[in-house]
Amino acid sequence: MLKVPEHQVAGHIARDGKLGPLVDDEGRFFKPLQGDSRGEHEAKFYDSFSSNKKVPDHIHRYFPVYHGTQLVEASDGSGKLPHLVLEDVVSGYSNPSVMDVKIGSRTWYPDVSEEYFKKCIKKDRDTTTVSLGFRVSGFKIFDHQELSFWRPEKKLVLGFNADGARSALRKFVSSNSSADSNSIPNCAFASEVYGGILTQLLELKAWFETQTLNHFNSCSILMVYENESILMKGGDDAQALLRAQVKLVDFAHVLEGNGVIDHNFLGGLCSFIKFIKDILQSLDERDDETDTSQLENGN
Ligand SMILES: O=P(O)(O)O[C@@H]1[C@@H](OP(=O)(O)O)[C@H](OP(=O)(O)O)[C@H](O)[C@H](OP(=O)(O)O)[C@H]1OP(=O)(O)O
Ligand SMILES: Nc1ncnc2c1ncn2[C@@H]1O[C@H](COP(=O)(O)OP(=O)(O)O)[C@@H](O)[C@H]1O
Repeated sequence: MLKVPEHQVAGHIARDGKLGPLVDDEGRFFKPLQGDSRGEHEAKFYDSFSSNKKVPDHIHRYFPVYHGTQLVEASDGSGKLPHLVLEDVVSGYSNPSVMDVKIGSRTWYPDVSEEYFKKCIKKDRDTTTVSLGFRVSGFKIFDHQELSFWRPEKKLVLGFNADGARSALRKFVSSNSSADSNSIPNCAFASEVYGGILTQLLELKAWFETQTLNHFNSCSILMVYENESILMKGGDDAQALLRAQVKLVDFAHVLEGNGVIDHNFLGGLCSFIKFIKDILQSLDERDDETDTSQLENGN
């Protein structure tokens, strides 16, 4: 039985009779092929990329496992439609916090229509895509005080400036994160979550510094971690229980690289890494301040 994903944070959503992805109970994510060439394009990308021996195994694991395409009942009631069958990245998590970050300082690319170019460039300028080289597309976080999830409205998320993006990244790893814009995120899980995420981002960056196979236009980094482990007070193996992971999603606009580095993605990724590093560094400074004040107080 297919159902609407509980933890989807961006993109086309299967609600109000609209076409969107579905999931099953066996860890598979069904993404409908979009009517224009985009769906076919993404399927072709998965077909060739997933079996490309030039891509190292440690990089393949940053992409959802691909199980081909399948005709299934579409979410909009229009009958059977072809869907990409992918690994459901969040299926093994009970209470996942999830964030989708679209990487790159532009989402348009050569040879798109004038209409598409205008739509993209407007959105890129109105969001942090142009200024930061990435934009937060959507996220959901677990509020440990309210014991419930908070998923901000798309309009709010797409309205973030640099400070808004920074604050969202801090909220994503806080136990007091909530809809209250006055609450200061405590970054309680930043060290464990972003410690693990940073290692993965740096591994991806090293590959993007040399890979010239593809250009990943409009592609997103999906970050996920488990809250259940925190609720159970993880202990020494907190990092293992959190299972913080990074996956790349959305390949509807990927192009051949033709021997050229993907500077758009690489630049955006470097900028995103800097934001994560800054949060980790602010924790060290906070710890140093606490140590100093304890010494001053003779503790
Ligand atoms: O339809 P919109 O305006 O919500 O735009 C979609 C984007 O939403 P956004 O507003 O940037 O959060 C959406 O972005 P996210 O996946 O939400 O990051 C996609 O870029 C989508 O295009 P495609 O399916 O990848 O070709 C975009 O869909 P298309 O407009 O290109 O069909
Ligand atoms: N393989 C996956 N497993 C779990 N969730 C996914 C997967 N792929 C996408 N998603 C969810 O769906 C959202 C939209 O995916 P995306 O591929 O960008 O779709 P669209 O083309 O509609 O923008 C992501 O933000 C994420 O929440």
